[in-house]
Amino acid sequence: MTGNGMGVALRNVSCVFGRTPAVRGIDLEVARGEFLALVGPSGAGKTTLLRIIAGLQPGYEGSVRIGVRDVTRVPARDRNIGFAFQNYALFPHMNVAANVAFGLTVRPRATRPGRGEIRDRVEALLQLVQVGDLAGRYPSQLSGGQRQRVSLARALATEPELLLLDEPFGALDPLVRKEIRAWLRGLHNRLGLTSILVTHDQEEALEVADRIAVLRDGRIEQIGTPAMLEDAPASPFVHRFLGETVSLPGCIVGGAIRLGGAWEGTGIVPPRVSAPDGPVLLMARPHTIGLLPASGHAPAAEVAGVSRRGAFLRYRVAPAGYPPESGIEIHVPADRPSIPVGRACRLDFSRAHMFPDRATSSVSDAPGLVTA
Ligand SMILES: Nc1ncnc2c1ncn2[C@@H]1O[C@H](COP(=O)(O)OP(=O)(O)OP(=O)(O)O)[C@@H](O)[C@H]1O
Repeated sequence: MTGNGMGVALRNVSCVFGRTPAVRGIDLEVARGEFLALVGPSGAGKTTLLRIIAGLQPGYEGSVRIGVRDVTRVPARDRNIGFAFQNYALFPHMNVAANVAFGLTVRPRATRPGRGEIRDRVEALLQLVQVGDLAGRYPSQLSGGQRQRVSLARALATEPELLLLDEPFGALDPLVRKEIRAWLRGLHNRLGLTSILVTHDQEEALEVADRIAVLRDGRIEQIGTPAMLEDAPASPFVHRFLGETVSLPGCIVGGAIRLGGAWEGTGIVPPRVSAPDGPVLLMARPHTIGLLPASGHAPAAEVAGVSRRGAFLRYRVAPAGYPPESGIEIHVPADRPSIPVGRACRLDFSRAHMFPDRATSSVSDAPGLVTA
């Protein structure tokens, strides 16, 4: 975590729509200066949670603090939050400068800055988001990336303590998106903001956030730094959600792992992590599995196909003792000696993760296992 003190604290926050619980008893603390990403499948409750923090969601339970203030009963306009939501479009009939000035011009007279001050602040903000020369244009005359920058300038105009972003780059093409998110992270650092970003893009979350909260069915399944989530995913769900996943059912017997027809120490280099005896699910990324020549050991798999993709060779591998459709993909740097199709091999799972396989009640039920 970065920064000092509390940015946002949620206590036992829940929200139910009719019979649908969208958010269930969430506790969450975001430090001041921290950049948090909220990820999760569609319907997991990300937007609802963000709307609760923003004060835009009526009828929730629990409490919300922003900084030192309990804002549970405070309306959105008094929460001192900036938000840029994908569907929170710019006002089409106002030019860029008027859009950015909007939040200031609608303030009650007592707290509204003078015209000159608003003009100066808008100019400085447009410089900050690098669209200083577009002040007189209308939204329809801007590119998608420029519109996003103007939306952010508008969100920042009231000097919020907290910036909430809901899929702000959803409509942008991948290259612009990559550029603008790096820029946003720089802006967050420079202005000392606390930011919460909802995104569907796991890569974006891993790249930009200090911590990531993975939501599932209205609850936080895991929260941690990108490295913690990569190195120690709490569940198969988190592993799958964060990237391409190779998954093989197996079992632990007497502390040793067996996958299909192959045992640890012969065809398999076992994971560094351990699990109690019983059915397990082994999970890895295609580039974290090692492919080794069988060299006289009982082979764990056979190479079924190989193709070149950029700097990697993509092997299609058929693990011994599994149905043919259980083939797995392994990515190996293309400068390594290649292994021909049909060759028996060992599999190095030392960087893999292992989870008790709750769907399989006993070792003999483990799918794909040949017990011979
Ligand atoms: N206004 C509403 N009325 C009824 N149900 C709602 C309402 N808003 C959200 N929901 C339901 O609450 C659940 C959570 O929705 P939410 O929009 O928070 O999910 P999300 O994670 O942001 O999804 P997405 O990634 O698709 O935007 C879903 O089941 C959704 O159908």
